[in-house]
Amino acid sequence: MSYDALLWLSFGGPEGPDEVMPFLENVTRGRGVPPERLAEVAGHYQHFGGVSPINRLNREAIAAVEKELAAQGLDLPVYFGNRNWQPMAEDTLARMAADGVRRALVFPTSAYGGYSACRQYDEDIERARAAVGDDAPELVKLRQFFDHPLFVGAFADALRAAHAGLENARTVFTAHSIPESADKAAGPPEEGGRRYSRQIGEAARLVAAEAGVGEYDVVWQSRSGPPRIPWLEPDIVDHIEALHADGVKAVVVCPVGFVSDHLEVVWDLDNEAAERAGELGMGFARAATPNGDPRFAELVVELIREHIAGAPARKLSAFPAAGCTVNGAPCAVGCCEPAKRPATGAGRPAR
Ligand SMILES: CC1=C(CCC(=O)O)c2cc3nc(cc4[nH]c(cc5[nH]c(cc1n2)c(C)c5CCC(=O)O)c(CCC(=O)O)c4C)C(CCC(=O)O)=C3C
Ligand SMILES: [Fe+2]
Repeated sequence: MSYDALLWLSFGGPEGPDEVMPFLENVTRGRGVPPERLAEVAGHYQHFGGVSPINRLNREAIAAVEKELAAQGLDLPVYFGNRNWQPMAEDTLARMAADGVRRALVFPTSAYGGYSACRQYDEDIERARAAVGDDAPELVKLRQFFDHPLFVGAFADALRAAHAGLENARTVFTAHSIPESADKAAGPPEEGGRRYSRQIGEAARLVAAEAGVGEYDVVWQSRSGPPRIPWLEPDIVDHIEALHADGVKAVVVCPVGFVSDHLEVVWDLDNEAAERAGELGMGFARAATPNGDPRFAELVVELIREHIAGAPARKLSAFPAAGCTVNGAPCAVGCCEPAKRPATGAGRPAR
């Protein structure tokens, strides 16, 4: 099996003040996110001039991957497309088709399973192919990589570096919170769900072990959605307060659930969590995400090589290697089912 290209598939983010609201409308369409929450999040983006760092970080990572592909003698042009903002995956795929691409690999910028982290990227692939029509290239998504030694190694070094300036700091891993119901539905049904939170827990364990950290906690951040719906808890800020009450003097936060220092990392951690820790007189440091680490480009190219060779997955956990599917098919029947939406505005209209 040979491939003509790599599609770098990400979340997308605004690049100017006028793009914030239309971007947020794309993200939350049909998802029951209350308007107050939307207004609050819009404020986070406007605080940074309406520019999310995520597109720049993706472009930097793509440049590094292009270099690594060339260094390894792989001729695979890289295209960039997003779920929620320009360059939209549909437009990129149309360009790929026009360039003569027939089969492409897809690298999703999320390491984990679950609806938001895995299955929704399958839906993006399906939607983009449907928009392009008969000429749409075949798209094969690469597997989940939360337990890959290069991913774990990059986080472990970042965690060690963050600890360097702080005495006796408690390690706290964070990931994006998701609704309890989405976590229960994460993974193939026969596995009993919770694949997202269990994979986060496993990645945290692996990173802590490699960094030589004994005690640590796993908590959640960036909760959205109506307050009456339960999401994964505790929240990072509440947890910092609880640690303070227990006499902990400093925290090192490691955002193991993300691959880059995008807006939810720089706002919810570097701003909100850091500020609360400061008010409580606690030391605070945040470990970097792998996006800027040379191992991230190596990881992407290794996943490509592994897939092309049909080689066994290089991985550190006992979780099955999942997420690699063709043309947006789910990993397994019923795997990571999207949550049932309220009757009004259910589903996502085609864009
Ligand atoms: C698991 C997960 C990841 C990790 C996997 C991955 O990386 O893909 C992730 C990443 C990201 N989430 C991001 C931004 C947002 N997420 C939102 C809303 C939501 N996220 C959810 C989950 C996740 N999100 C969920 C269940 C919702 C509720 C609405 C829904 O069911 O879809 C909202 C709406 C406003 C709000 O916060 O309510 C925004 C703006 C950005 C871009 C940041 C930037 O611009 O730099 C990134 C990388
Ligand atoms: Fe999100």
